[in-house]
Amino acid sequence: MFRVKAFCLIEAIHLATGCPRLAGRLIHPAVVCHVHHWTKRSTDSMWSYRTGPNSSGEAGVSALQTKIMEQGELPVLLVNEVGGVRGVLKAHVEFLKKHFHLITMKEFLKNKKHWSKKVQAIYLWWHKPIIDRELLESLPDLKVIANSGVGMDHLDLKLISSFGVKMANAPHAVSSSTADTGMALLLASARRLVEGCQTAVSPDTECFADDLLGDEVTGATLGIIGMGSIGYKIALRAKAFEMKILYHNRNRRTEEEERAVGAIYCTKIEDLLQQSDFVMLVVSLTPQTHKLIGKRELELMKPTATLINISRGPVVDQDALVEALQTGVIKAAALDVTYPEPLPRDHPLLKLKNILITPHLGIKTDKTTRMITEEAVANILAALNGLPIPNEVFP
Ligand SMILES: O=C(O)[C@H](O)CO
Repeated sequence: MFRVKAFCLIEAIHLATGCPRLAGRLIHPAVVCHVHHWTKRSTDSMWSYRTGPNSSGEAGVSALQTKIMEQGELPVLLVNEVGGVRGVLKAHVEFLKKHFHLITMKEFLKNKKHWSKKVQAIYLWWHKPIIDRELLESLPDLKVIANSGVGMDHLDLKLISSFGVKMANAPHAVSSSTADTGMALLLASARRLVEGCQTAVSPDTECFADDLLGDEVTGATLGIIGMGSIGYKIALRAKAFEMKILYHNRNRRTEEEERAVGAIYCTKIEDLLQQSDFVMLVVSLTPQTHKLIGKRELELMKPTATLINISRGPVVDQDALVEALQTGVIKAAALDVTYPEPLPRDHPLLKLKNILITPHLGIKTDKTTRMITEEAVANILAALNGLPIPNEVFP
C-alpha cells in the first residue's frame, strides 16, 4: 500500500517534470514520511482527490500541508466569495480552511493594505475573481493562481506569468463528468428527450403521439474534434453505444489508444465533418480554435447531422449556426456552452425548435466539484513549497 501511494505522489511530480530522477529528489523526507502515515488511515476520505489518472493525490495534499504547518501560519488564499453565484462552494470551505487562511475579495478590498503582502495564492471559482493587471500589481507575494477547471481561456497567461506567478488547472477532475455531459446532450438531442418530457408532463396531453421519432444512436458516426482526455472519454462512452468514431486532433493518438476505442483519425477536419452524424466539439478555446466551426464547416456537415458543443461558445460562429439551423443546413444543435452565458433572452438561438441548450453543466456534479477543489489545493501547495506543480499551465 505504502509503495503504491508513495508512487502516486512521485508519479504526479514525474508527470509534471517529465523526469523521474528529479521527482525522486524533490520529495522532501517529511513528505514521504507523511505519505506513509496517511496510508495507514482509511482511504474512504471524502476528499479523495486524484493527482493523476490512476493515483490518489490526498497523500500529496496532506504531506505538503504538513511541511507548511511546520513553518508556521497557514498561507493566505484569496477567493472571490463564499457561496453566491460566483463563489467557492460552501461545502468546500472546511477543506480549504484546513490548508489555507481564506479571504474573500470583499475582505481583501476592505483592507487592501493589510492583505496585499499576505496573499500567496488565488483560487478561481467559475472564472472569478477577474485577474487583471491592477489585481496582480496589488499582490506582490502572489505565487500561484489555481483554476477550477481545465479551460484557461479567461486568463491572460502571458500577463500573469510576467508577474512571476504560476498557473495551474484541474484537468483530471473534470474529464469524466464533462464527457458524461457530452453524451447526455448527444442522447437527449438524438432521442428528443426534452420535447418528449414536455409532452409527457403537459396538462394538454391526452395521448402520446407515435411520430416523435428521433435519430438512432447505435451504429451512427460520431466525429470528435479534440481528442484530449475529455474527447477520449467520450470515445470510450460512444464505443459502448456501438458508434463509429472519427476524430480530429492536433496530435494523432497512438495506434493502441485508437484501437482501444475503435477511433479513426481524420487528418482533415473536413473529412470528419462530411461523414459524421454527430459532431462533438471538445477543443480548448485558443486563437486557433476561435470560430473553428463557421458557415463553411456547417455547410460541409450532413443536413441530417447534429452539432454538439461542450468546449467554449466562441469555438462556433453563433450567427452562422443560427442561419444553419434556420435553413436546414444541419438538423440540430446541442450546446452546453454559448457566448455570452447566459444568452440574452431575445437571442435567435433561443427561438429555435431544433436546439437544446444547457447552462454549462459540464463539471457540475458534487463529486467532480470536490475533486476540482482537491486538485487545485494540491497545485497550490506544490507551488508554495517550490515543488513541481502537478498541472502547471504555461503561457
Ligand atoms: O473548463 C472547464 O473545465 C469547465 O468548462 C469549467 O470552466
